[in-house]
Amino acid sequence: MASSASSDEISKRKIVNGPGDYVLEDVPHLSDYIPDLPTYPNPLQDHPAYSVVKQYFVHVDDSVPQKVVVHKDGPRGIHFRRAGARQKVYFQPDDVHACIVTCGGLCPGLNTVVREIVCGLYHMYGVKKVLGIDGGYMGFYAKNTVCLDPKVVNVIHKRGGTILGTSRGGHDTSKIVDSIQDRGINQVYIIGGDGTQRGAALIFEEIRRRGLKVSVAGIPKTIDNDIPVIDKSFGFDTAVEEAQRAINAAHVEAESFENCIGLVKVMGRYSESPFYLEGPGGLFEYIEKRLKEDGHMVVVIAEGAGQELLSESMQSMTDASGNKLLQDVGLWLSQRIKDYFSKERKMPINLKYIDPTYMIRAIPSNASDNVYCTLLAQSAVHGAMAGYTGFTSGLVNGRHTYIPFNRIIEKQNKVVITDRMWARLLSSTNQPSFLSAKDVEPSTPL
Ligand SMILES: Nc1ncnc2c1ncn2[C@@H]1O[C@H](COP(=O)(O)OP(=O)(O)O)[C@@H](O)[C@H]1O
Ligand SMILES: O=P(O)(O)OC[C@H]1O[C@](O)(COP(=O)(O)O)[C@@H](O)[C@@H]1O
Ligand SMILES: [Mg+2]
Repeated sequence: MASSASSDEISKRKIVNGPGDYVLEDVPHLSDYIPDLPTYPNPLQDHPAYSVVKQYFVHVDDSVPQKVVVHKDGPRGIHFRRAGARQKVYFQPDDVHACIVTCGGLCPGLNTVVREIVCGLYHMYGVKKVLGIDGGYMGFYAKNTVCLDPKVVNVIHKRGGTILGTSRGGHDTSKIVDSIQDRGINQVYIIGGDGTQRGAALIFEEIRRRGLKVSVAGIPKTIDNDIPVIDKSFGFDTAVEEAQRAINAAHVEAESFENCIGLVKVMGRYSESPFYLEGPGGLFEYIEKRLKEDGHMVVVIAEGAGQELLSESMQSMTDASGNKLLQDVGLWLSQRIKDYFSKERKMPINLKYIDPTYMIRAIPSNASDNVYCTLLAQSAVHGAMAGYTGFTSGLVNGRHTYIPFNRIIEKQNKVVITDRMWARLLSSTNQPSFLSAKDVEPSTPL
Protein backbone atom coordinates (compact mmCIF):
# COMPACT_ATOMS: atom_id res chain seq x y z
CA MET A 1 0.00 0.00 0.00
CA ALA A 2 1.21 3.51 -0.74
CA SER A 3 2.49 5.03 2.44
CA SER A 4 3.82 8.47 1.59
CA ALA A 5 1.71 11.61 1.83
CA SER A 6 0.87 13.37 -1.47
CA SER A 7 1.72 17.05 -1.89
CA ASP A 8 -2.04 17.74 -1.96
CA GLU A 9 -2.42 16.19 1.49
CA ILE A 10 0.56 18.10 2.81
CA SER A 11 -0.81 21.40 1.51
CA LYS A 12 -4.03 20.77 3.45
CA ARG A 13 -2.22 20.39 6.75
CA LYS A 14 -3.16 22.81 9.49
CA ILE A 15 0.12 24.05 10.84
CA VAL A 16 0.17 26.76 13.50
CA ASN A 17 3.53 28.33 14.36
CA GLY A 18 4.39 30.01 17.66
CA PRO A 19 7.36 31.59 19.44
CA GLY A 20 10.45 29.45 20.10
CA ASP A 21 9.81 27.43 16.94
CA TYR A 22 6.61 26.05 18.46
CA VAL A 23 4.63 24.09 15.85
CA LEU A 24 1.07 22.82 16.28
CA GLU A 25 0.09 20.12 13.77
CA ASP A 26 -3.58 20.80 14.17
CA VAL A 27 -6.53 18.63 13.18
CA PRO A 28 -9.29 19.67 10.77
CA HIS A 29 -12.54 21.08 12.14
CA LEU A 30 -16.03 21.04 10.62
CA SER A 31 -16.03 24.83 10.71
CA ASP A 32 -13.00 24.84 8.35
CA TYR A 33 -15.31 23.98 5.46
CA ILE A 34 -18.84 24.69 6.75
CA PRO A 35 -19.37 28.36 7.62
CA ASP A 36 -21.53 29.66 10.50
CA LEU A 37 -22.02 26.36 12.31
CA PRO A 38 -23.97 26.85 15.54
CA THR A 39 -22.36 25.79 18.82
CA TYR A 40 -23.97 24.55 22.03
CA PRO A 41 -22.82 24.42 25.64
CA ASN A 42 -21.26 21.06 26.43
CA PRO A 43 -23.95 18.98 28.23
CA LEU A 44 -21.23 17.68 30.56
CA GLN A 45 -21.42 20.96 32.45
CA ASP A 46 -24.77 19.81 33.87
CA HIS A 47 -23.68 16.19 34.34
CA PRO A 48 -23.70 15.23 38.04
CA ALA A 49 -20.30 13.53 37.81
CA TYR A 50 -18.52 16.16 35.76
CA SER A 51 -20.12 19.41 36.93
CA VAL A 52 -18.21 19.23 40.22
CA VAL A 53 -14.82 18.72 38.53
CA LYS A 54 -12.81 21.92 38.53
CA GLN A 55 -11.31 22.62 35.10
CA TYR A 56 -12.90 19.60 33.50
CA PHE A 57 -12.80 21.23 30.10
CA VAL A 58 -9.57 21.29 28.16
CA HIS A 59 -8.22 24.74 27.39
CA VAL A 60 -8.55 25.57 23.73
CA ASP A 61 -4.78 26.18 23.43
CA ASP A 62 -3.59 23.06 25.27
CA SER A 63 -1.18 21.00 23.23
CA VAL A 64 1.21 18.12 23.81
CA PRO A 65 4.85 18.07 22.57
CA GLN A 66 5.93 15.20 20.38
CA LYS A 67 9.49 15.42 21.70
CA VAL A 68 9.92 15.75 25.43
CA VAL A 69 13.70 15.69 25.47
CA VAL A 70 14.87 19.09 24.24
CA HIS A 71 18.02 21.13 24.51
CA LYS A 72 18.27 24.55 26.14
CA ASP A 73 18.42 26.46 22.87
CA GLY A 74 16.67 23.90 20.68
CA PRO A 75 13.28 24.42 19.02
CA ARG A 76 10.11 23.50 20.95
CA GLY A 77 9.12 21.36 18.00
CA ILE A 78 5.91 19.68 16.92
CA HIS A 79 2.83 19.59 19.16
CA PHE A 80 -0.55 17.91 18.89
CA ARG A 81 -3.88 19.18 20.14
CA ARG A 82 -4.66 17.85 23.59
CA ALA A 83 -7.67 15.53 23.66
CA GLY A 84 -10.60 16.06 25.99
CA ALA A 85 -13.99 17.69 26.45
CA ARG A 86 -14.43 21.24 25.13
CA GLN A 87 -16.73 23.88 26.61
CA LYS A 88 -18.63 24.20 23.34
CA VAL A 89 -19.88 21.37 21.18
CA TYR A 90 -21.00 21.38 17.55
CA PHE A 91 -23.72 18.72 17.85
CA GLN A 92 -26.91 18.60 19.87
CA PRO A 93 -27.16 15.11 21.42
CA ASP A 94 -30.56 14.41 19.83
CA ASP A 95 -29.16 15.21 16.39
CA VAL A 96 -26.20 12.86 16.63
CA HIS A 97 -26.34 9.67 14.60
CA ALA A 98 -23.05 7.88 15.18
CA CYS A 99 -21.62 4.72 13.68
CA ILE A 100 -18.70 2.47 14.64
CA VAL A 101 -16.70 0.15 12.41
CA THR A 102 -13.77 -2.19 13.13
CA CYS A 103 -11.39 -3.12 10.28
CA GLY A 104 -8.25 -5.20 9.67
CA GLY A 105 -6.76 -7.87 11.92
CA LEU A 106 -7.84 -8.55 15.49
CA CYS A 107 -6.23 -6.95 18.50
CA PRO A 108 -7.11 -7.32 22.19
CA GLY A 109 -9.37 -4.45 23.26
CA LEU A 110 -11.44 -3.89 20.10
CA ASN A 111 -14.64 -4.70 21.98
CA THR A 112 -13.66 -2.43 24.86
CA VAL A 113 -13.20 0.51 22.48
CA VAL A 114 -16.60 -0.21 20.89
CA ARG A 115 -18.19 -0.44 24.36
CA GLU A 116 -16.65 2.79 25.56
CA ILE A 117 -17.61 4.78 22.48
CA VAL A 118 -21.21 3.65 22.92
CA CYS A 119 -21.23 4.28 26.70
CA GLY A 120 -19.37 7.57 26.30
CA LEU A 121 -21.88 8.85 23.75
CA TYR A 122 -24.83 7.69 25.87
CA HIS A 123 -23.71 8.49 29.38
CA MET A 124 -21.58 11.60 28.83
CA TYR A 125 -23.52 13.30 26.04
CA GLY A 126 -26.97 11.71 26.03
CA VAL A 127 -26.59 10.48 22.44
CA LYS A 128 -29.06 7.66 21.70
CA LYS A 129 -28.46 6.73 18.07
CA VAL A 130 -25.36 4.56 17.58
CA LEU A 131 -25.05 2.09 14.75
CA GLY A 132 -22.56 -0.77 14.49
CA ILE A 133 -21.32 -1.51 10.95
CA ASP A 134 -20.99 -5.23 10.35
CA GLY A 135 -17.76 -6.68 9.00
CA GLY A 136 -15.41 -3.77 8.36
CA TYR A 137 -15.48 -1.18 5.57
CA MET A 138 -17.48 -3.31 3.15
CA GLY A 139 -20.21 -3.51 5.82
CA PHE A 140 -21.14 0.09 5.00
CA TYR A 141 -22.55 -0.97 1.66
CA ALA A 142 -22.76 -4.77 1.59
CA LYS A 143 -23.90 -5.93 5.02
CA ASN A 144 -26.32 -5.35 7.85
CA THR A 145 -26.01 -2.90 10.69
CA VAL A 146 -26.76 -3.35 14.37
CA CYS A 147 -28.15 -0.81 16.85
CA LEU A 148 -25.79 -0.34 19.76
CA ASP A 149 -26.71 0.83 23.25
CA PRO A 150 -25.11 0.37 26.69
CA LYS A 151 -27.12 -2.80 27.29
CA VAL A 152 -25.98 -4.44 24.06
CA VAL A 153 -22.33 -3.65 24.76
CA ASN A 154 -22.37 -4.13 28.53
CA VAL A 155 -20.15 -7.21 28.82
CA ILE A 156 -18.43 -7.27 25.43
CA HIS A 157 -15.10 -6.10 26.87
CA LYS A 158 -14.77 -9.54 28.45
CA ARG A 159 -14.62 -11.16 25.03
CA GLY A 160 -11.83 -11.25 22.47
CA GLY A 161 -12.34 -10.25 18.83
CA THR A 162 -14.90 -7.68 17.79
CA ILE A 163 -18.65 -8.09 18.09
CA LEU A 164 -18.97 -6.02 14.92
CA GLY A 165 -16.84 -8.38 12.84
CA THR A 166 -13.97 -7.18 10.69
CA SER A 167 -12.49 -7.71 7.22
CA ARG A 168 -9.72 -6.84 4.84
CA GLY A 169 -10.21 -5.17 1.46
CA GLY A 170 -13.50 -3.75 0.19
CA HIS A 171 -12.70 -0.11 0.82
CA ASP A 172 -14.82 1.75 -1.74
CA THR A 173 -14.70 5.38 -0.66
CA SER A 174 -17.66 6.71 -2.58
CA LYS A 175 -19.93 3.77 -1.71
CA ILE A 176 -19.00 4.17 1.95
CA VAL A 177 -19.66 7.91 1.96
CA ASP A 178 -22.92 7.39 0.02
CA SER A 179 -24.00 5.00 2.77
CA ILE A 180 -22.99 7.47 5.49
CA GLN A 181 -24.95 10.20 3.72
CA ASP A 182 -28.02 8.02 3.00
CA ARG A 183 -28.26 6.85 6.59
CA GLY A 184 -27.89 10.39 7.96
CA ILE A 185 -24.81 9.44 9.96
CA ASN A 186 -22.89 12.45 11.29
CA GLN A 187 -20.18 10.89 13.48
CA VAL A 188 -18.04 8.04 12.18
CA TYR A 189 -15.75 6.14 14.57
CA ILE A 190 -13.23 3.95 12.76
CA ILE A 191 -11.17 1.46 14.75
CA GLY A 192 -8.27 -0.17 12.94
CA GLY A 193 -4.64 -0.28 11.91
CA ASP A 194 -2.44 1.53 9.43
CA GLY A 195 -4.52 0.39 6.44
CA THR A 196 -7.75 1.35 8.19
CA GLN A 197 -6.47 4.84 9.01
CA ARG A 198 -5.54 5.30 5.33
CA GLY A 199 -9.07 4.33 4.41
CA ALA A 200 -10.42 6.68 7.09
CA ALA A 201 -8.38 9.55 5.65
CA LEU A 202 -9.98 8.96 2.23
CA ILE A 203 -13.47 8.87 3.78
CA PHE A 204 -12.75 12.13 5.57
CA GLU A 205 -11.48 13.77 2.35
CA GLU A 206 -14.61 12.70 0.47
CA ILE A 207 -16.88 13.94 3.26
CA ARG A 208 -15.07 17.27 3.24
CA ARG A 209 -15.33 17.42 -0.57
CA ARG A 210 -19.10 16.88 -0.32
CA GLY A 211 -19.32 19.53 2.42
CA LEU A 212 -21.07 17.19 4.88
CA LYS A 213 -21.35 17.91 8.59
CA VAL A 214 -19.85 14.56 9.53
CA SER A 215 -16.97 14.08 11.99
CA VAL A 216 -14.57 11.24 11.24
CA ALA A 217 -12.54 9.94 14.18
CA GLY A 218 -9.99 7.13 14.10
CA ILE A 219 -8.90 4.92 16.98
CA PRO A 220 -5.56 3.29 16.14
CA LYS A 221 -4.88 -0.40 16.75
CA THR A 222 -1.81 -2.37 15.85
CA ILE A 223 -0.36 -5.68 16.91
CA ASP A 224 2.59 -4.97 14.58
CA ASN A 225 3.66 -1.65 16.14
CA ASP A 226 3.51 -0.08 12.67
CA ILE A 227 1.57 3.10 13.48
CA PRO A 228 3.79 6.16 13.94
CA VAL A 229 3.54 8.99 16.51
CA ILE A 230 1.56 7.10 19.19
CA ASP A 231 3.30 5.69 22.28
CA LYS A 232 1.74 2.25 21.87
CA SER A 233 -1.45 0.60 20.69
CA PHE A 234 -4.23 -0.53 22.97
CA GLY A 235 -3.89 -4.29 23.39
CA PHE A 236 -0.10 -4.12 23.50
CA ASP A 237 0.28 -4.96 27.18
CA THR A 238 -2.21 -7.81 26.84
CA ALA A 239 -0.36 -9.17 23.81
CA VAL A 240 2.98 -9.00 25.62
CA GLU A 241 1.57 -10.96 28.56
CA GLU A 242 0.16 -13.65 26.28
CA ALA A 243 3.36 -13.83 24.20
CA GLN A 244 5.26 -14.26 27.44
CA ARG A 245 3.18 -17.34 28.26
CA ALA A 246 4.34 -18.93 24.99
CA ILE A 247 7.95 -17.87 25.57
CA ASN A 248 7.85 -19.28 29.11
CA ALA A 249 6.52 -22.58 27.78
CA ALA A 250 9.33 -22.65 25.22
CA HIS A 251 11.81 -22.03 28.00
CA VAL A 252 10.39 -24.80 30.20
CA GLU A 253 10.55 -27.24 27.28
CA ALA A 254 14.06 -26.14 26.34
CA GLU A 255 15.39 -26.49 29.89
CA SER A 256 13.91 -29.96 30.28
CA PHE A 257 15.58 -31.67 27.33
CA GLU A 258 19.20 -31.97 26.36
CA ASN A 259 20.42 -29.57 23.71
CA CYS A 260 16.95 -28.20 23.30
CA ILE A 261 15.89 -25.09 21.39
CA GLY A 262 12.48 -23.52 22.09
CA LEU A 263 11.39 -21.52 19.05
CA VAL A 264 8.45 -19.08 19.25
CA LYS A 265 6.99 -17.08 16.37
CA VAL A 266 5.19 -13.81 17.11
CA MET A 267 3.31 -11.46 14.80
CA GLY A 268 4.89 -8.44 13.18
CA ARG A 269 4.69 -8.08 9.43
CA TYR A 270 7.96 -6.24 9.18
CA SER A 271 11.15 -7.15 10.93
CA GLU A 272 13.78 -4.47 11.06
CA SER A 273 16.70 -6.68 12.09
CA PRO A 274 18.44 -8.65 9.34
CA PHE A 275 19.96 -12.03 10.16
CA TYR A 276 21.82 -14.83 8.41
CA LEU A 277 22.23 -18.49 9.25
CA GLU A 278 25.58 -19.75 8.11
CA GLY A 279 29.23 -18.79 8.60
CA PRO A 280 30.99 -16.75 11.23
CA GLY A 281 28.60 -14.53 13.21
CA GLY A 282 25.61 -16.43 11.80
CA LEU A 283 22.66 -17.83 13.77
CA PHE A 284 23.83 -21.47 13.55
CA GLU A 285 27.19 -20.61 15.07
CA TYR A 286 25.48 -18.70 17.85
CA ILE A 287 23.01 -21.51 18.61
CA GLU A 288 25.84 -24.03 18.85
CA LYS A 289 27.74 -21.79 21.25
CA ARG A 290 24.68 -21.34 23.48
CA LEU A 291 23.88 -25.06 23.48
CA LYS A 292 27.47 -25.89 24.43
CA GLU A 293 27.46 -23.28 27.21
CA ASP A 294 23.91 -23.67 28.61
CA GLY A 295 22.46 -26.85 27.09
CA HIS A 296 19.35 -24.98 25.93
CA MET A 297 18.17 -21.75 24.33
CA VAL A 298 15.03 -19.85 23.36
CA VAL A 299 14.61 -18.09 19.99
CA VAL A 300 11.76 -15.62 19.39
CA ILE A 301 11.22 -14.70 15.76
CA ALA A 302 8.90 -12.15 14.14
CA GLU A 303 6.73 -13.54 11.34
CA GLY A 304 8.11 -10.93 8.93
CA ALA A 305 11.76 -11.77 9.64
CA GLY A 306 13.97 -13.35 7.00
CA GLN A 307 11.27 -13.41 4.30
CA GLU A 308 13.94 -12.68 1.73
CA LEU A 309 15.73 -15.89 2.75
CA LEU A 310 12.68 -18.09 2.09
CA SER A 311 11.63 -19.30 -1.33
CA GLU A 312 10.42 -16.69 -3.76
CA SER A 313 7.14 -18.45 -4.55
CA MET A 314 4.91 -16.11 -2.54
CA GLN A 315 7.01 -12.96 -2.56
CA SER A 316 4.63 -10.87 -4.65
CA MET A 317 1.33 -12.18 -3.27
CA THR A 318 -0.88 -9.86 -1.24
CA ASP A 319 -4.03 -10.12 0.87
CA ALA A 320 -7.31 -8.33 0.05
CA SER A 321 -6.01 -5.13 1.69
CA GLY A 322 -2.77 -5.17 -0.30
CA ASN A 323 -0.55 -6.41 2.55
CA LYS A 324 2.27 -8.73 1.50
CA LEU A 325 1.48 -12.37 2.30
CA LEU A 326 4.12 -13.93 4.49
CA GLN A 327 5.59 -17.42 4.49
CA ASP A 328 5.94 -19.33 7.74
CA VAL A 329 9.43 -18.34 8.82
CA GLY A 330 9.01 -20.35 12.06
CA LEU A 331 8.51 -23.66 10.30
CA TRP A 332 11.26 -22.84 7.83
CA LEU A 333 13.75 -21.94 10.56
CA SER A 334 12.86 -25.05 12.59
CA GLN A 335 13.69 -27.23 9.59
CA ARG A 336 16.89 -25.38 8.76
CA ILE A 337 18.16 -25.69 12.34
CA LYS A 338 17.30 -29.38 12.50
CA ASP A 339 19.00 -30.07 9.15
CA TYR A 340 22.11 -28.13 10.09
CA PHE A 341 22.72 -29.91 13.39
CA SER A 342 21.85 -33.41 12.19
CA LYS A 343 23.50 -33.30 8.76
CA GLU A 344 26.37 -30.84 9.06
CA ARG A 345 27.31 -30.97 12.75
CA LYS A 346 26.13 -34.53 13.51
CA MET A 347 24.98 -33.11 16.84
CA PRO A 348 21.69 -34.38 18.29
CA ILE A 349 19.34 -31.56 19.27
CA ASN A 350 15.69 -31.18 20.30
CA LEU A 351 13.57 -28.42 18.82
CA LYS A 352 10.13 -27.38 20.07
CA TYR A 353 8.30 -24.92 17.85
CA ILE A 354 5.41 -22.87 19.26
CA ASP A 355 3.19 -20.65 17.07
CA PRO A 356 0.94 -18.63 19.43
CA THR A 357 0.23 -15.83 16.91
CA TYR A 358 -3.58 -15.98 16.56
CA MET A 359 -3.96 -16.92 20.24
CA ILE A 360 -2.18 -13.73 21.23
CA ARG A 361 -4.36 -11.36 19.26
CA ALA A 362 -7.69 -13.13 19.90
CA ILE A 363 -7.83 -12.78 23.68
CA PRO A 364 -9.74 -10.13 25.65
CA SER A 365 -7.78 -7.12 26.83
CA ASN A 366 -6.38 -6.98 30.35
CA ALA A 367 -7.27 -4.38 32.98
CA SER A 368 -4.63 -1.82 32.03
CA ASP A 369 -5.56 -2.05 28.34
CA ASN A 370 -9.22 -1.63 29.27
CA VAL A 371 -8.39 1.65 30.97
CA TYR A 372 -6.39 2.73 27.94
CA CYS A 373 -9.21 1.73 25.54
CA THR A 374 -11.67 3.73 27.63
CA LEU A 375 -9.58 6.88 27.45
CA LEU A 376 -8.98 6.54 23.71
CA ALA A 377 -12.69 6.03 23.11
CA GLN A 378 -13.79 8.89 25.35
CA SER A 379 -11.20 11.19 23.76
CA ALA A 380 -12.56 10.33 20.31
CA VAL A 381 -16.12 11.07 21.47
CA HIS A 382 -15.12 14.43 23.00
CA GLY A 383 -13.25 15.32 19.79
CA ALA A 384 -16.12 14.47 17.47
CA MET A 385 -18.66 16.28 19.68
CA ALA A 386 -16.36 19.34 19.63
CA GLY A 387 -16.50 19.33 15.82
CA TYR A 388 -12.99 18.03 15.17
CA THR A 389 -12.68 15.62 12.28
CA GLY A 390 -10.03 13.79 10.25
CA PHE A 391 -8.17 12.87 13.42
CA THR A 392 -6.88 9.84 15.25
CA SER A 393 -7.16 9.68 18.99
CA GLY A 394 -3.69 8.76 20.28
CA LEU A 395 -1.37 8.72 23.24
CA VAL A 396 1.74 10.90 22.83
CA ASN A 397 4.23 10.96 25.69
CA GLY A 398 1.56 9.66 28.03
CA ARG A 399 -1.01 12.35 27.10
CA HIS A 400 -4.11 11.87 25.00
CA THR A 401 -4.07 13.88 21.79
CA TYR A 402 -5.76 14.38 18.42
CA ILE A 403 -3.37 13.56 15.59
CA PRO A 404 -4.28 14.52 12.00
CA PHE A 405 -4.83 11.51 9.74
CA ASN A 406 -2.16 12.65 7.29
CA ARG A 407 0.42 12.48 10.07
CA ILE A 408 -0.63 8.96 11.07
CA ILE A 409 -0.59 7.60 7.53
CA GLU A 410 2.48 9.32 6.11
CA LYS A 411 4.88 6.59 7.15
CA GLN A 412 5.09 3.26 8.88
CA ASN A 413 6.52 3.05 12.36
CA LYS A 414 9.70 1.01 12.57
CA VAL A 415 11.74 -0.23 15.49
CA VAL A 416 15.05 1.62 15.34
CA ILE A 417 17.68 -1.05 15.71
CA THR A 418 20.43 1.50 16.13
CA ASP A 419 19.03 3.13 19.25
CA ARG A 420 19.42 2.55 22.97
CA MET A 421 16.22 0.53 23.32
CA TRP A 422 17.42 -2.14 20.88
CA ALA A 423 20.89 -2.19 22.45
CA ARG A 424 19.24 -2.73 25.86
CA LEU A 425 17.17 -5.60 24.46
CA LEU A 426 20.22 -7.29 22.93
CA SER A 427 22.19 -7.03 26.13
CA SER A 428 19.36 -8.13 28.40
CA THR A 429 18.67 -11.25 26.32
CA ASN A 430 22.33 -11.80 25.44
CA GLN A 431 21.56 -12.18 21.76
CA PRO A 432 23.82 -11.34 18.86
CA SER A 433 23.50 -8.21 16.78
CA PHE A 434 23.66 -8.94 13.09
CA LEU A 435 24.60 -5.32 12.43
CA SER A 436 28.14 -4.06 12.51
CA ALA A 437 29.23 -0.44 12.82
CA LYS A 438 30.02 -0.32 9.10
CA ASP A 439 26.38 -1.22 8.22
CA VAL A 440 25.13 1.82 10.08
CA GLU A 441 24.94 5.27 8.57
CA PRO A 442 26.37 7.98 10.81
CA SER A 443 23.56 9.94 12.47
CA THR A 444 23.21 12.80 14.91
CA PRO A 445 23.08 11.50 18.50
CA LEU A 446 20.01 12.45 20.57
N1 LIG B 1 -4.35 2.62 1.22
C1 LIG B 1 -5.61 2.32 1.55
N2 LIG B 1 -6.64 3.06 1.09
C2 LIG B 1 -7.91 2.77 1.42
N3 LIG B 1 -8.27 1.74 2.21
C3 LIG B 1 -7.30 0.96 2.68
C4 LIG B 1 -5.92 1.20 2.38
N4 LIG B 1 -5.19 0.25 3.00
C5 LIG B 1 -6.07 -0.56 3.63
N5 LIG B 1 -7.33 -0.12 3.46
C6 LIG B 1 -8.54 -0.74 3.99
O1 LIG B 1 -8.51 -0.75 5.41
C7 LIG B 1 -9.02 -1.97 5.91
C8 LIG B 1 -8.04 -2.60 6.86
O2 LIG B 1 -6.75 -2.65 6.27
P1 LIG B 1 -5.72 -3.82 6.64
O3 LIG B 1 -4.41 -3.49 6.04
O4 LIG B 1 -6.32 -5.13 6.30
O5 LIG B 1 -5.66 -3.80 8.24
P2 LIG B 1 -5.11 -2.73 9.27
O6 LIG B 1 -5.98 -1.55 9.23
O7 LIG B 1 -5.22 -3.46 10.56
O8 LIG B 1 -3.70 -2.43 8.88
C9 LIG B 1 -9.35 -2.84 4.72
O9 LIG B 1 -10.75 -2.84 4.53
C10 LIG B 1 -8.62 -2.19 3.56
O10 LIG B 1 -9.31 -2.30 2.33
O1 LIG C 1 -4.16 -13.89 8.75
P1 LIG C 1 -4.67 -12.50 8.85
O2 LIG C 1 -6.00 -12.41 9.47
O3 LIG C 1 -4.56 -11.75 7.56
O4 LIG C 1 -3.75 -11.78 9.88
C1 LIG C 1 -2.36 -11.84 9.86
C2 LIG C 1 -1.78 -10.47 10.00
O5 LIG C 1 -2.56 -9.64 10.81
C3 LIG C 1 -1.79 -9.00 11.81
O6 LIG C 1 -2.02 -9.66 13.03
C4 LIG C 1 -2.20 -7.58 12.00
O7 LIG C 1 -2.09 -6.88 10.80
P2 LIG C 1 -3.01 -5.62 10.55
O8 LIG C 1 -2.70 -4.66 11.66
O9 LIG C 1 -2.63 -5.09 9.22
O10 LIG C 1 -4.42 -6.06 10.63
C5 LIG C 1 -0.35 -9.21 11.34
O11 LIG C 1 0.56 -9.24 12.39
C6 LIG C 1 -0.43 -10.51 10.62
O12 LIG C 1 0.55 -10.64 9.63
MG1 LIG D 1 -1.77 -3.15 9.02
